[in-house]
Amino acid sequence: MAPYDWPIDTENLPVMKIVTPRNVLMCGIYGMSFAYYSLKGRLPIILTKVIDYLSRDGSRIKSTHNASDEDIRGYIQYITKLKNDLLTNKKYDLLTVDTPEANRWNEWILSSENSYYFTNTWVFSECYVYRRLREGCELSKSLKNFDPFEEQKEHALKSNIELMCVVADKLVTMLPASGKDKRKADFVTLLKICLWANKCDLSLSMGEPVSFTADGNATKSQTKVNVAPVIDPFQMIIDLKEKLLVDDSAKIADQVIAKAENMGKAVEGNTTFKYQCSCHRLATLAGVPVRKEPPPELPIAKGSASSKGSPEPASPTEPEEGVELPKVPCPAKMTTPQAVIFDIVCDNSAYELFSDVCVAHFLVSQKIVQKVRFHVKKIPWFVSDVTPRDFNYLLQQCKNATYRREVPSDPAPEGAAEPRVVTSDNLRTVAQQWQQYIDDGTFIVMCDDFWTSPHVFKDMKRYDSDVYRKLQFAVAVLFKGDLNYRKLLGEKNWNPTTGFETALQGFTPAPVIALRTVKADLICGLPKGKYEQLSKINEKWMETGDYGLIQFCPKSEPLKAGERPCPDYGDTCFGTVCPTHTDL
Ligand SMILES: O=P(O)(O)OC[C@@]1(O)O[C@H](CO)[C@@H](O)[C@@H]1O
Repeated sequence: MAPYDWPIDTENLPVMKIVTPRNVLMCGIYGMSFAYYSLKGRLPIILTKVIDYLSRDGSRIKSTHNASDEDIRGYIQYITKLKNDLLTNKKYDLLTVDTPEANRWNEWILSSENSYYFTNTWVFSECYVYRRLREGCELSKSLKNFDPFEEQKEHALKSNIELMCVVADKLVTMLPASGKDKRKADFVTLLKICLWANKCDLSLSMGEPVSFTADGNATKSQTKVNVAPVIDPFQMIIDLKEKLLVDDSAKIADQVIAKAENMGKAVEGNTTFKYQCSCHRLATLAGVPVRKEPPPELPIAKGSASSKGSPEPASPTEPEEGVELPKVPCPAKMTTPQAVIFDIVCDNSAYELFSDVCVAHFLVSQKIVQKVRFHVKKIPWFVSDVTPRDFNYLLQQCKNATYRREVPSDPAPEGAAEPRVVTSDNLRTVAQQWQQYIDDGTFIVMCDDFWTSPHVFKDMKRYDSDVYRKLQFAVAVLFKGDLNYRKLLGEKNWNPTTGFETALQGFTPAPVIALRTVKADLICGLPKGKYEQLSKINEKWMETGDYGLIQFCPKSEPLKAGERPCPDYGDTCFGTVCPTHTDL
């Protein structure tokens, strides 16, 4: 099979008829690459579908958002121009909304070596398109909360309810305290459930609904008939064993459990609470404006920098006798987290998000960790990526699910067998617990701007040191999906046998776990000869989502006291007493 089967426009675009050379960044100029195909074929189709949706369902969208014809027309025009600019490789337009985040985007655009769709890196251009799609809503009076992919995501969730019932039935057997071996085996199983759930993304299918078939393939949804076999994702793990190209799951289970145990001891033994935070001093050192006013409602510790309104370095002091200051550590100073935390950098909503939450529930209920932070996208992203609203939607749907299906079994040798009944009873039970976890802060959903920036992760420290530092509090960070994988690898077309740690290029805020079904033509960590062997079978094997990777880098940069004030400084912290942090 040819390595590509799309027309390559070398006449009107600065494109060459070659694959991405080794060790260069992926980019639309390589006509025989998935980057070119995505920019020329997939992304314009995704934009066209949003336009179609706005035209087709305009009346409903108008009434939901109290929008006018003008709002809808304006947004359609905006997307149409965006699509044409992309297809004709125009220079990026600057964002015109005036927010700190949009201004930062403009700085990145202005300082990028190349600000054309096909000649900048694929990841920059692709992220830019989704950011612009959002800007179209921000600019409109009434579409500020409009998510063009919301319906697709909701549909994807509803059409996978049975799958979630099956997983929930098994999950409840994994939650009670269990012995070492079972605990490890269950952890490994859930990692694999979580991996294969990444087949269900709506960006690869260009918005078409996706659900599993009995053979473990993700296909466009079909109407369910009652005799359809129950899809068993646990069986899929066995069936897809050969397609799992790197499997570090056992190593992950062992090392995360061991590290979490050690961290738990350190957290328990940590009794050094400071009464006064360092942020004034750090602000001075880092050249960040220093807050002068003390908080009116807080008692001021003697000798505190803020009580003097001075940027002088403050030495930690004990409070005056009789003055009770809350004992909360300053996040900028902390070198031990306040809890054992596991982080998941989420990818797609619906069934994939459900599988992420199952892993989180298992880790908490086995007391391996005390908190799980879910990092999601603040704005609609790559069609099906999770936003806070999608997270909440999953919770509501699962809590209120009333699913029941009787599936006729194959007749037993002695006569008719009992039908299998799939119900949502356990799904509701686990989801109620999830709600509880959200309410009591065991689960935390966060949406920092960095996740919807165009930056690859090796540059995280430079562009968002706060997020990098936040990740350093985790016992491990699990990155889901293909886009996160591209960002982990710095969007570089590595030699496929390059080690995972090398490919991360120093990005080790905490041990890194990557679960990814292969949907773009870059990879690392393959055994020698594997890439060539798979390419002989199908030159486009990397674009199908049929293969999976579970990779692990145990290395992590030790958490030192920060060099800058914590992100709350200047917002709620006056450099005297830190506000309570539940997310560190
Ligand atoms: O990140 P995900 O959901 O696993 O995959 C996203 C994806 O479908 O879209 C990206 C580009 O459009 C590709 O990297 C990948 O093919």
